Amino acid sequence: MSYHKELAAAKKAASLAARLCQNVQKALLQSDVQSKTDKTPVTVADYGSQALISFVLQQELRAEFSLVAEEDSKDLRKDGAQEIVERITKLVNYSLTTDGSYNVTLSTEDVLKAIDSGRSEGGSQGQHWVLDPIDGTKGFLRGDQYAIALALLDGGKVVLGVLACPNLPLTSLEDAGQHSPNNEVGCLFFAEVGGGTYMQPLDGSSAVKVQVSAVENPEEASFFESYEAAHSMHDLTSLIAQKLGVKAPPVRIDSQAKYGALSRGDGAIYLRFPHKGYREKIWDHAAGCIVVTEAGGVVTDAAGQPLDFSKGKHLDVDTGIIVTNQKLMPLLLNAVKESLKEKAPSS
Ligand SMILES: Nc1ncnc2c1ncn2[C@@H]1O[C@H](COP(=O)(O)O)[C@@H](O)[C@H]1OP(=O)(O)O
Ligand SMILES: [Mg+2]
Ligand SMILES: [Mg+2]
Ligand SMILES: [Mg+2]
Repeated sequence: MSYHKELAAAKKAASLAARLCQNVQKALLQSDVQSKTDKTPVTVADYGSQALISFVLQQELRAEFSLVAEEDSKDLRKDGAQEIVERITKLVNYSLTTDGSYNVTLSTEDVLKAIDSGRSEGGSQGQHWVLDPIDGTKGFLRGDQYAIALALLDGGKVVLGVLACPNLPLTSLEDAGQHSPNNEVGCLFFAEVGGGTYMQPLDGSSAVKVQVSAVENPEEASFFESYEAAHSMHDLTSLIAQKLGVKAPPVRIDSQAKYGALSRGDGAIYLRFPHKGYREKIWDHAAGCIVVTEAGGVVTDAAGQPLDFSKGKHLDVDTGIIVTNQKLMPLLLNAVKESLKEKAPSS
């Protein structure tokens, strides 16, 4: 089965959302930051991106569809949120008008409804879209890396994924670093099951096929991890890297942009070990996972098991998530096992 139509719709939706996010990031005001009950910063761009993607998928696919997405309109329907809803609606309408494909103006209620169409629970039956409208909100607020991550599940498996990374340099991070002022930024990664992974500039010029790093010697490998120490245990990942023999210091960047960078070989390893009690969500890994696997990489939990996207919103992973190429995976799994044993509290 091919998913060409769905992939084209996903690329269009994510590219439009990326432009919306770029506009907001440029004009980021302190008043755009709200606090959700879980204290994650959420901005008008998170909501705007989700509304826009939901609307574009509906227009392009013209069929009932199920969407599992991070945000919902609960906080936006509270007293005092009217102003922010109007700002989001303006942003969405501005993006639609600038693009010109759809001759519509959405009302605030249309926007709230579009956000809430992301309330599906997912699962192992049928097709479900999976969306993180801004992954790496903290990076977004800092002006660093973030991603718009959209994937499609069919029968519980990821069959396509699109990752828009508006601040990622078009050339390797190894050459450019994250903040080179002369560097062009804005990458769109996309993958369809069995079709490989491609990257193109977000401005729409032509796509190139990408491959993960072929490095076999861990001493030559570099690794990615979260910028935020609150999201991944930097002491544990440093022990793993040391046991593996990695020489280079960690490259710390926000969001699933790490999966994108890894898929084109910027680094060879991604280690993610959240603190105890954190449950991973499918929208934080679905698109990144297929982007890396279709580029020849492997994504597993710390026990070497593939990620199971069929269980609803959450991913029940053993301890953490590790990503690398096929050659390095057995060595990495050993280093992870040894490090976890060493770090385990003795009873
Ligand atoms: N306490 C936490 N531990 C791990 N990940 C978290 C935590 N809180 C939020 N996240 C999510 O982890 C991802 C960020 O990871 P990274 O450190 O790789 O950038 C984001 O998806 C972020 O959600 P969000 O989408 O709201 O930004
Ligand atoms: Mg969030
Ligand atoms: Mg996220
Ligand atoms: Mg998010």
